[in-house]
Amino acid sequence: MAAAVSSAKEVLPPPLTSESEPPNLFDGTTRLYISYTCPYAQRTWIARNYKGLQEKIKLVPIDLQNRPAWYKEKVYSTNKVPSLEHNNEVKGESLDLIKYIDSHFEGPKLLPDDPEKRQFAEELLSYTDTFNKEVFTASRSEGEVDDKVAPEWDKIEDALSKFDDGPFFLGQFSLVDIAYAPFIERFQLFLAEAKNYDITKGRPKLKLWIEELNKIDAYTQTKRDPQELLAHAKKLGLISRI
Ligand SMILES: N[C@@H](CCC(=O)N[C@@H](CS)C(=O)NCC(=O)O)C(=O)O
Repeated sequence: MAAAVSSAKEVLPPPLTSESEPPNLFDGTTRLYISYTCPYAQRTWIARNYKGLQEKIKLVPIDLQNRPAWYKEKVYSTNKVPSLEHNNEVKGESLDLIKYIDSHFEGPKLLPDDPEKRQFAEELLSYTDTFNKEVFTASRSEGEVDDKVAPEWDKIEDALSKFDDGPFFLGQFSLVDIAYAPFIERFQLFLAEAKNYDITKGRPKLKLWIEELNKIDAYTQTKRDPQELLAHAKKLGLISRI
């Protein structure tokens, strides 16, 4: 299943700030409100790119440190990103949004029909929040993390071993990879930098998954400079050095 995306690099608009005027809301344009450094928003951005919807879904980046007041007042009252303005409604929650983008727009399907794979997809999607919480907590804790994070990464390695018709969680690239990618990208970086922990060591499936993911243009276009992500995480207190 090839991604309907050209490899040309999309020119990204500058983030909107408290000084910026709102777009012409509810004018029929479909808008995806994101922050370039938010992993939840990155999920929706990857799904939009993979389905080749760059023209149909306009990216509207928000500067979360200096947010425009109209975002909470007129767009999305929870004041979080991502949110999607579509058909005169605004919806949020990244896991709901990636499913919504997959089922309401054209482009390659991001969930297989096979019921066994669908059920596994649901299990893995429900597990993402727990996984993220466990690994974030360990990254933030003092000292070595091996015994704290190894079981979590072993679960990922096991999950990647379930289907052998491709290197991704369900074999072929799907919503599950999209849900995990932004977080695994960050955890790999944070754990290596702060805890000297290599998540791929002794985990060949995970190593291959990362390699294959990095061949997908829809994903690589959403990646930020690792130094920017590290600086952002340090500012938010998300990592603590050994
Ligand atoms: N559960 C939400 C989480 C979204 C979220 O926490 N986004 C953060 C940025 S990464 C945010 O908007 N924070 C702003 C705030 O909490 O005020 C989702 O999956 O979409």
